[in-house]
Amino acid sequence: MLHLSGITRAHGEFTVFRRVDLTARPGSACAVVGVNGSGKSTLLRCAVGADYVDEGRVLFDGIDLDESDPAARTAISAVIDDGGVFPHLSVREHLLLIATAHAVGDAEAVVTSALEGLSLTPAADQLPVTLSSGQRRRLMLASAFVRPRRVLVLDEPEQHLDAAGREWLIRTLVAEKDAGVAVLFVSHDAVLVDTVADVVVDADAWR
Ligand SMILES: Nc1ncnc2c1ncn2[C@@H]1O[C@H](COP(=O)(O)OP(=O)(O)OP(=O)(O)O)[C@@H](O)[C@H]1O
Repeated sequence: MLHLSGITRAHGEFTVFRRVDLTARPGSACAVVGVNGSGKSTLLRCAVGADYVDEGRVLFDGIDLDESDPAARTAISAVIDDGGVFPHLSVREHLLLIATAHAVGDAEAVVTSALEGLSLTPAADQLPVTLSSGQRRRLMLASAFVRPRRVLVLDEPEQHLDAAGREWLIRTLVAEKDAGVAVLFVSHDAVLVDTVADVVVDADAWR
């Protein structure tokens, strides 16, 4: 379980959010919604330890999150920023690298399944520079699903996805909940939020 307890983040005089409490529970999805600039991405970065908090605590399984701790790294799967890529590795090679690094048992099969699920099979041997924005987004999302996870953190996962991609996303996030994963996501897609989220947090109320 990932719990944000009274967290505050400021840039100089500008407070992004103040004393926010939020919990991502196993088998449940928490959606963060709000206008541009309301602090949603900053909150997700703090939740995974990619940014620090000025006040409050980020607790993973009841202890302060240490993002370098192997247990936390294995448990928390996140797509927040447009993650970097290796320019000379194909789509399939990226996913195999991630799965293998996380010691996934049948990495080849897991990657093949993710490629099929995300309709990336035809692009499996392409290099990142040759991908469309939607295909690149699909690669970023696939990277979160070819590795172990107990907590899934996604920032606007619907970005660049076509209608079929958004339907895949809804099905997949529901399946993640059914598998006991704690899902925390930011979204501007009302259908995705209404269909998947058990709890909706309004970032517009933070300031
Ligand atoms: N390093 C920084 N220095 C100063 N201000 C920052 C910094 N990073 C973010 N901000 C400000 O913090 C606020 C929250 O940004 P954030 O990216 O978290 O918003 P958001 O809710 O995710 O927005 P969007 O819906 O547009 O993605 C914005 O006003 C932004 O300008």
